Amino acid sequence: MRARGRAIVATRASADGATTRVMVNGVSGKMGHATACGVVKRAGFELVPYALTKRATAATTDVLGTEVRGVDVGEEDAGETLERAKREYPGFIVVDYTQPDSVNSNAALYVKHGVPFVMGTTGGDRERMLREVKESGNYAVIAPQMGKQVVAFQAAMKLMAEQFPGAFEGYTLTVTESHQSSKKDTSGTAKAIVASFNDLGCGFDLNDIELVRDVESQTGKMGVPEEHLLGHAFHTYRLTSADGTVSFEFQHNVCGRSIYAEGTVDAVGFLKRKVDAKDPKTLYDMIDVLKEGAMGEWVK
Ligand SMILES: NC(=O)C1=CN([C@@H]2O[C@H](COP(=O)(O)OP(=O)(O)OC[C@H]3O[C@@H](n4cnc5c(N)ncnc54)[C@H](OP(=O)(O)O)[C@@H]3O)[C@@H](O)[C@H]2O)C=CC1
Ligand SMILES: O=C(O)C1=N[C@H](C(=O)O)C[C@H](O)C1
Repeated sequence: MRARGRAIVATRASADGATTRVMVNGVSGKMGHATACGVVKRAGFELVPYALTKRATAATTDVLGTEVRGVDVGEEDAGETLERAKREYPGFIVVDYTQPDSVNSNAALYVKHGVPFVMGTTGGDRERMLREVKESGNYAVIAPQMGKQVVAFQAAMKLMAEQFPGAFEGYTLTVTESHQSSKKDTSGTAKAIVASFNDLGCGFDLNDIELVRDVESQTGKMGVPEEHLLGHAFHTYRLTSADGTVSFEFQHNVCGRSIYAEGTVDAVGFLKRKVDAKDPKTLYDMIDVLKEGAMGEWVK
């Protein structure tokens, strides 16, 4: 089956002679859909009109007029789908926004079929995934946070920890993160930022991150607007000195999905350049994308 809008997308994409083709796995979900819309809007990018999904019920997803057919990973062989896309959309890059329980198997699948990928999905065994992908030499951007401004904050915390290790020794850290109630895991971003706070001397246990998933707390004390209950990320990191006389609070509150979708599309462009240049470094995170000056790519 061919997508309705494919001819239009292909015409526009081929105009500059540098098409970047993108398959968005999990396209029927919130992040997959937002990212696919970003791919369609980005000049020179072409959306592959089929993608891996989990439920056969998610047969097709409309992406700004392009229909993307869901290929049920349970019914059709996912590897065969990737091989077909390699023939029909040479050089395509995968974006994965599926679910934490698919992270490791999907990453292994992309490696097996030699497909470069941007992994936005959180959770799973991260260490194993990073090790396996690095050893394979498969090109990938893997990051629990694609929102570039949040990544800049994440990078600042990392730099602070590198420059001033132990600076917050004796301080008590509390971490609260609120997300839509469908979110299955603890925020991957919060975990990454806590790692820097621990390097600063906080000694915080990841199990002590307070997860807020109930609507009453979200609309009440967290102040999440009702229209964003189904897609938000409100994070607060609070540091208090041992005697209680000094405190610091870091907060990033995101409503909606666009900040992540924009960053993901930029990550795709970054990865395509790395693949085309046959860069010897193959595994990247979003801090690498930012460092390369990709902050403003989205608006180009
Ligand atoms: N890195 C970042 O910046 C961000 C990361 N995320 C992460 O992205 C992930 C997705 O979030 P969100 O979009 O809100 O979740 P959703 O539940 O809205 O979407 C997930 C989608 O993945 C599909 N899916 C599940 N398993 C598979 C599989 N094995 N293969 C293919 N498709 C599959 C689901 O299909 P079906 O409906 O058929 O089950 C669904 O369409 C989460 O891990 C979240 O934490 C979210 C925001 C930003
Ligand atoms: O599921 C989400 O929504 C988000 N997931 C990522 C995470 O786990 O940190 C990024 C952001 O918090 C939104």
